[in-house]
Amino acid sequence: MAERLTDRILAENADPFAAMVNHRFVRDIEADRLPAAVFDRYLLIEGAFVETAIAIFGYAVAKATDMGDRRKLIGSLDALANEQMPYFEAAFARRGIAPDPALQADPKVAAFREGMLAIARDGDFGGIVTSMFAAEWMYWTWCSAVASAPMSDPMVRDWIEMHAAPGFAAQAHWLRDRLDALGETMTPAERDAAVRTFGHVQRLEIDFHEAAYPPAAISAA
Ligand SMILES: Cc1ncc(C[n+]2csc(CCO)c2C)c(N)n1
Repeated sequence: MAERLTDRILAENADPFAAMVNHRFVRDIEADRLPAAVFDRYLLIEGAFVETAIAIFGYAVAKATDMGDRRKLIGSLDALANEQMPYFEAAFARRGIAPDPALQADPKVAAFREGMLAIARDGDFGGIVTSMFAAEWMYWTWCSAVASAPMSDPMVRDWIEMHAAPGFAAQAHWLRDRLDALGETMTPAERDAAVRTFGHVQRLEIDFHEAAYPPAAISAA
């Protein structure tokens, strides 16, 4: 039997994937020492990313040719707009934080937003599934790995539990299975491109999570 495309993708991107799932953001959550100010910044950039994800899934619905894919993606869109967005609206109110345009303009945050959007806008359906697989498989991997650690901030705990939960695991596995099926009819060049896209997304994710840390103050001393 031919090699599954996602087995190859994960094997050839083992380094950037490991770098992301071992990011200091992950390590700080696992050790229950993530500064509240970092999680506040994270929620602000992450909430904005959910809006970007709505646009990405919109492109995917438009570019899909299979009605089963379209139904699944429309379900994800509904969850993003009607479950995820309210989570952020409530989180901002509870923590007394508000969207900050300067933070969204941070080059690392902008690179992630624009890079993910470019794949969806300029790429084909397989490219979009690859980028969503990259983002969701990575989240499911690290969140399920740290889910048993004690977390003092209930909002951090909720966030991790959401991405270790069976529903999110099922969505990540759906993307993996869908990409393997698409891979069977891809040309070798398209499969190579999928391998590169996955690595590109991990690198964008690493910078995105770095941007949650406030820049170090420059000491005059
Ligand atoms: C920065 C960042 N990267 C990946 C995910 C994982 N994730 C969870 S829901 C979703 C999109 C819709 O399914 C994605 C990509 C995230 N939350 N934030």
